[in-house]
Amino acid sequence: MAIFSKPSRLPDISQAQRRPLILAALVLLLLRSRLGGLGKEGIDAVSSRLLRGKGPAKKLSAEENLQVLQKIYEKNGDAEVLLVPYRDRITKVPIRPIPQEKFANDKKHFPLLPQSVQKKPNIDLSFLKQLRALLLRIVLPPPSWDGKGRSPLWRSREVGVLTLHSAFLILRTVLSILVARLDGRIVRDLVKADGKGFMKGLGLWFLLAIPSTYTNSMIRHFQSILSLSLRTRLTRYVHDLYLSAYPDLRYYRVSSHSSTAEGEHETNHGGLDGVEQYITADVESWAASLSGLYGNLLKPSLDMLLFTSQLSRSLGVRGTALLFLNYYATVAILRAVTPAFGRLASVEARLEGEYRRGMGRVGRESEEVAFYNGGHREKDILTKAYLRLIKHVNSIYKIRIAYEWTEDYVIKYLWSAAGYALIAVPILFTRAKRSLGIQASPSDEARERASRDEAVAGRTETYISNRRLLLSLADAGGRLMYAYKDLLELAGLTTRIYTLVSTLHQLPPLQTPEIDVVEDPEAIQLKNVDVRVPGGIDEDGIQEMDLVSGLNLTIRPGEHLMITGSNGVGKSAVARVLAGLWPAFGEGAAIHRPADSPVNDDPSDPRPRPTLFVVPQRSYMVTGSLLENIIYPDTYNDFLKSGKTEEDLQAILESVFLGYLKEREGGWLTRKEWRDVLSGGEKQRLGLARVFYRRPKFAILDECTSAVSSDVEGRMYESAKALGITLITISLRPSLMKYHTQLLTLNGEGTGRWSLTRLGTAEERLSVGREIALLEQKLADVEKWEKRVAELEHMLGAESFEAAEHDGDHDSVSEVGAGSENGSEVAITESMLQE
Ligand SMILES: Nc1ncnc2c1ncn2[C@@H]1O[C@H](COP(=O)(O)OP(=O)(O)OP(=O)(O)O)[C@@H](O)[C@H]1O
Repeated sequence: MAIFSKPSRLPDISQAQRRPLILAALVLLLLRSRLGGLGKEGIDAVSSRLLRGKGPAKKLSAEENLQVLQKIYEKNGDAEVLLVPYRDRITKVPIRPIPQEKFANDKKHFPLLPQSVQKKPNIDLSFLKQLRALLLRIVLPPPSWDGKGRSPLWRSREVGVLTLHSAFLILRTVLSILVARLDGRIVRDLVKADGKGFMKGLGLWFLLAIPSTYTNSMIRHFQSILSLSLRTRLTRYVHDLYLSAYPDLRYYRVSSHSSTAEGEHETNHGGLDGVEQYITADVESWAASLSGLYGNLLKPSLDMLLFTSQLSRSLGVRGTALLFLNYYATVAILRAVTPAFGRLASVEARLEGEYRRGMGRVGRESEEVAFYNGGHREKDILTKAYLRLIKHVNSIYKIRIAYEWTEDYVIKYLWSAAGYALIAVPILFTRAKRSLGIQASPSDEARERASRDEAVAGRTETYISNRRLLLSLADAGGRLMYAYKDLLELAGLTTRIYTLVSTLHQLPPLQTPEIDVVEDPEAIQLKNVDVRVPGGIDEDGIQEMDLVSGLNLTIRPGEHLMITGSNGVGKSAVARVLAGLWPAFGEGAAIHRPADSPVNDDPSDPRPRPTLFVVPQRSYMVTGSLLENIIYPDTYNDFLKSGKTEEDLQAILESVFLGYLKEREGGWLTRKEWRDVLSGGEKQRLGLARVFYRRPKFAILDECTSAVSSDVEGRMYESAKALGITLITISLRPSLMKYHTQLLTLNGEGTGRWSLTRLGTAEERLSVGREIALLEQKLADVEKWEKRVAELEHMLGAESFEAAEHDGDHDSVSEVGAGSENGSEVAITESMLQE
């Protein structure tokens, strides 16, 4: 019984294949017209349309470029058009912020992963769910897609690119089969010594080469476009989610450490390390890996399918079954030797991030490091981070040796050998069968010879075509196996991206209950607020003590508050609660913050008046021009709309004693690395200039004048008060007390005690110079008094004379927190000063 069926003769290419060839040529022509030309321009046009939705922009002069750099955005309906300078041109990128409802809908599709899955990504159900969520919620659907068919998925640009990419991948496989057949036909004609047929075959060969090579480059091109497109979609989504406004402030809270318990997530902070690595490098790698993998999976799968179907025509049922057995054996062997590439890729990305972050830190803090001459120390730290990275990468390489060796052996040699065997058996078998056949009669000899020649030519054609198909099959198999490794790596990256998105989604908004009955709606009020580090736990996993306990505070407009206390006691922490960066803890804790006023007190300024503006302890300089640094966080467009002029800005700079800056730095539009260019005091004064520009109702000044001389500081305080800004100053400088009407003293030492002192009216208040002089004088008298007491004791012979050394009235203390003794301490100082 025949094991293999007789090889069937392949149909003549000129008849059977003419139609697909014409079809392929037509598809190409169609695509060519769709793409606006096959050359670079056509591709550029597609790229630019995909990336910016418009054609190439006109060239700009240096001056125009500078103007655009200032503007950043243009308004276009409800969408904003981002102006991106690129090679003396401005590309306009329409930005439609993702609606909040979409984020609210998406939240349930991104539940947090357990720590065990985050650490050991694999190709399993969880991976498929993560990939599905990322693809169907973020990167594939059109922005308006709601999953209910109102805006179908296929209308998205990414699905369009994917379709074109897939079309070229299919075309490529079809062309490969045609090439294999043509190859067989050319050799057949050669064996038959058919010169005409041979020349015709050669002509077809060159013709077929055109779509084949073009298809190859288009596959690569669409893969890159797809990768870029996926990256852009994901980046935009993550940007919108990450750089969220109050009450989310995800960029502020996502990195903070919160919990050590496995799988447990603190309600207010994310605990995601190295978030910049996730958003930049990981998103890019994920997009590249996914688009590459699509091609690497689809094409070899198609190849396998079509080549197998082609081969099965000549191999018969049993041959095909053996072919599948071969596939199965290969997969089983390779699965057994495949290391956990997913986990390895995820660890590599994390280590890469640590090294990059370290490098970034040295770049940012280079001056501080240089002052300490700390290069050698930084080198140790960075080298350690680098060595950890390359040790890991090296171990991957070592692990790969065994895997790749097995893979090469199985794919290249075993498959090829199996292929030869599969081809050889039917040929040998057919010949053997033929040799066993009945002898031909002498009269038929000529016909017999001719038919034998024909059979040899046919067998040669079958052999050459099948051999090519089998080699391509081996190649496709190899690619599929490589794709398995890529798939594992994609699983690692997917888990990282999913972790990023889910952590961002699951951060609950910062919310503190509003006070029920507010005495003064225009006042900031805190009721029973405990201030503590969110998620702060010590080594034993126990909640850390409150920095401040049960804080009750009312700051009315015009009642300037100063917050003081020793270092690390929690002054800035109170500011964070006031500004809403940290939640207010404690039983019955509630806060009232007045709403922004719709109108500004300056009639020429149409902007609403913000309630609160904070100048933080560390000066922050934004990338951009001098002007942008003063108006931060407003944009240049906001500035234009505000009706303010450059003269107004100059006046603001004068009021913070920086009037010389514009001249010195070469104009408002000068762009510099302001962090390095300005001195510490200048940066602090620029911070105050922002307060004057925005004119908030309340301004929290967190030790933001520590590097400014006292006289300048005083004048700036007076100017701020004159603008109707209520100051909340955090400072250790007693000299600032005179500008305030309330004093909040934090006592710390783990007790959470605080005291609030009314500093009295202007007449009652003493100047700080006098306060200090008085105190010093009184301290100097102490020795004198002691001597006098001793004299009196001696004179009267009295036993003990514990006279009340200090006895002050408590009128000045309006409210005292947990530690009443601290209240009396402040009161004593007051009474002594009044004496
Ligand atoms: N994000 C954080 N994570 C952990 N601990 C924090 C965090 N922020 C502040 N702390 C801790 O909370 C305490 C209070 O910090 P805060 O910045 O309020 O101090 P401060 O009173 O303003 O000090 P200084 O006068 O030195 O500025 C400190 O012990 C600090 O270490």
